[in-house]
Amino acid sequence: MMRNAIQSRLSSALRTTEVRAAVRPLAGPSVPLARNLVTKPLPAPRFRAVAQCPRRLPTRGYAAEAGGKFSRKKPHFNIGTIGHVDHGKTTLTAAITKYLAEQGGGKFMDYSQIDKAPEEKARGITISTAHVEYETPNRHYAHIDCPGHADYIKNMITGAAQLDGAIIVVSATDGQMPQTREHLLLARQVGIKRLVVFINKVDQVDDPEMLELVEMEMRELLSEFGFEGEETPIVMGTALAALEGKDPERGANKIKELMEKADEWLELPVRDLDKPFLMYVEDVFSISGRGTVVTGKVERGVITKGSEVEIVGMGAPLKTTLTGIEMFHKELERGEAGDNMGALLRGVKREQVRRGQVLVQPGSIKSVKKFKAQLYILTKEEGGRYTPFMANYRPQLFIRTTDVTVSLTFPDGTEGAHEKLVMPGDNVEMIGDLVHDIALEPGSRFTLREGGKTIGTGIVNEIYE
Ligand SMILES: Nc1nc2c(ncn2[C@@H]2O[C@H](COP(=O)(O)OP(=O)(O)OP(=O)(O)O)[C@@H](O)[C@H]2O)c(=O)[nH]1
Ligand SMILES: [Mg+2]
Repeated sequence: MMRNAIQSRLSSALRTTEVRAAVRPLAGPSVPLARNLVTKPLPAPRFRAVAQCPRRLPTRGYAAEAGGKFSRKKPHFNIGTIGHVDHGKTTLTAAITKYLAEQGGGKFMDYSQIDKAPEEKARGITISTAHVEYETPNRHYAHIDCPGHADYIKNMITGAAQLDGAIIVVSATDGQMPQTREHLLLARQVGIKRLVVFINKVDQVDDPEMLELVEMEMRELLSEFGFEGEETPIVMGTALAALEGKDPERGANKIKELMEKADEWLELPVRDLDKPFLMYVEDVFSISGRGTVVTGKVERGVITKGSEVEIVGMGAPLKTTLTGIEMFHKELERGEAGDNMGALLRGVKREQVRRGQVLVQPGSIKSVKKFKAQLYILTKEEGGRYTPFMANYRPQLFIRTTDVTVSLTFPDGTEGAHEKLVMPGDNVEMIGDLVHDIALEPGSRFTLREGGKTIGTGIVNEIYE
């Protein structure tokens, strides 16, 4: 009876277009630093007056300990609990901190401390997330747990708290449910490559066959969404028992196993420094006798004086050589992610570079006009629109140091695309057509604005031309 219920739920899930859309493999994630939009004109540029901005996020790949001190002892990983409402995400989070605290890996946080997640502002959107920290023998983890489904959606699309990997919690009593699927889809869209599964509440299910069935359906579901369903570790246990210090066999021991699997299976993200160089052009000016200089922030990678670079966006890419780097009124040999620097370009005229373009390692990013993205549309309470919009809506897309008008339509095959409404508060996949090309790639995050207010936010998951 229950088996039938689960099977029919699974097959109906696999029939939805949402699931079919998710099967398409995604390119690797690009994880830009969270940043505020800089849209106001910059003060008069001077090549020698470029200050270094403090980084807004800890250097990814290493742990920032509570109190802001850097520890380079263990690699850092951003993890989160995702899954359907009430399946035990918060209980599991508390249980992990309890277990690891007993091993000397952090501080125990009880359920109520985690569940009263503070509200945060990201790009004008209110998101409640609890940030929890703990350590295994191998890694330092920052763990995100959200109180409600809407918070997960916003969190994942805005990247307010970026996840390198996640634990998907599924209750043995229900099996996979609508939000299990939705979170898996989002995880895929934002570039999470691997997950571990925790089948929770096994204390409430006596039939071992039932547990097997839940495991099987989770493997199938993971594969349908483009994850490695067969290889993904699945741990079964009870988070509540672990939290209450009962039944160690299905409680604490399973938490231990889960975190060992997380350490093993979830791959460390590529650090910003190890990614291909990308700097956004904020300003351009010429210095007589020296040439053209662009200033801006290095989003990722490292660059050394004398390297080949490419200027990308707003037309055909232009190759040149970076002949000088300046920061802090000093000439330097190298610049890196997080730096605000001035770059002297060989043989480039001032008119050939513009704010909104990017300076990159040649071939590392394309300039495109058309893309597909996952969008979150703000509610009116969040300062967004009061009314829905339809296909061909044309807001302004803000990314890095530029903005460009975009026309939004539904992907081919969307049912009733002509009348379909996108409501404030919706999470939706749409095609964007820009009035001119800009540098974009899967993982690029942007904001949508209209009439001076933010109406939505998005993340690119596919580029076309
Ligand atoms: N029997 C049993 N109950 C559990 C277990 N884990 C969690 N629960 C209970 O399930 C309920 C929901 O747990 P939560 O941890 O709040 O679930 P959640 O996924 O964080 O829920 P939302 O944040 O509301 O989406 C609570 O009453 C928990 O005590 C378990 O292993 N066994
Ligand atoms: Mg919760």
